[in-house]
Amino acid sequence: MSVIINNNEAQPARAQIDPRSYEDLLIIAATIREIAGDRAQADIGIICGSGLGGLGNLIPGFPPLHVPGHKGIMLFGRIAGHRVVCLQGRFHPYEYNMNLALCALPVRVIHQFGVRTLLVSNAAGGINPNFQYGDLMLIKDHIFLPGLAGMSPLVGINDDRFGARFVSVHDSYDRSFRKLALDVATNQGIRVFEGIYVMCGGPQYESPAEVSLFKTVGADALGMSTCHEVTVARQCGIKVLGMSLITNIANLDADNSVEVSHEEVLQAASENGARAAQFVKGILEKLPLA
Ligand SMILES: O=P(O)(O)O[C@H]1O[C@H](CO)[C@@H](O)[C@H]1O
Ligand SMILES: Nc1nc2[nH]cnc2c(=O)[nH]1
Repeated sequence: MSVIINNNEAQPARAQIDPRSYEDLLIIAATIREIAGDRAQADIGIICGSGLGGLGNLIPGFPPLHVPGHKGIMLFGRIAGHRVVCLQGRFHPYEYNMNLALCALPVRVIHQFGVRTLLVSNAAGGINPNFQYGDLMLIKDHIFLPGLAGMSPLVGINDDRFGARFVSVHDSYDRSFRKLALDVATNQGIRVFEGIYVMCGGPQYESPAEVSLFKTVGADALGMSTCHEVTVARQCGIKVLGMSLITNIANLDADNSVEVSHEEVLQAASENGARAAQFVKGILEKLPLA
């Protein structure tokens, strides 16, 4: 039986959360446990990208979603025997004044519930010329622009209970998970590539000159999320599999009027979300149980 915690329901006025306070983290986890009880336990966390909330439908007992986008729901249940917590929606830094520690807090929360494997997804613009609309890209590595610019979620006084002060991110996207996922893609006969994801600050999409810049440095896809979550996951010791759904092809030519919109992104996610969900299910079926 799955449990649903809806962050969109009317909330009473509450004190500001300090995302760098370990005590606040414990309070948030305790509040969720009050609602979900013993069911607030999971080995695997899933973060759904824009329009990819349907991944939550993999958990039996959850009603189908009809509105694409970000739902703000935390859902506990089982998929392929794994205890899973699924975050249907995420906090984007551009929504929260680039407070990346706040936006990555859900990762620390699910770590409290036992999560040691994170499957993170996003909608992204394709730069790699081989990519087509609707392709899936396993994230092999990332360029975390806000993090490089001093906005890492790990900036500030570090409470060692969160993990190390200095975190190595050389192997953020677990190699064995990527190999397993590529095998699943081959078995399912779907187009899946590996590539480098760039997190920009957004919320504006990139100019053609910016897209060209990222192409030059070897990036394959562009988005406005994920890297802050993965950085915090690595600090917690969580292993990560990341994937991007290519919802649009980023425009490299200022004389070519290709306009990208969030509606297009959501449309692409709704057209391709079922395949992405089957892919995730296939991966979970192959992952050994904790
Ligand atoms: O990364 P997700 O949450 O999939 O969302 C992506 O889609 C939105 C832009 O259309 C941006 O928020 C970008 O990051
Ligand atoms: N930054 C960025 N985010 C996206 N999310 C979906 N498509 C895009 C894109 O082209 N650029």
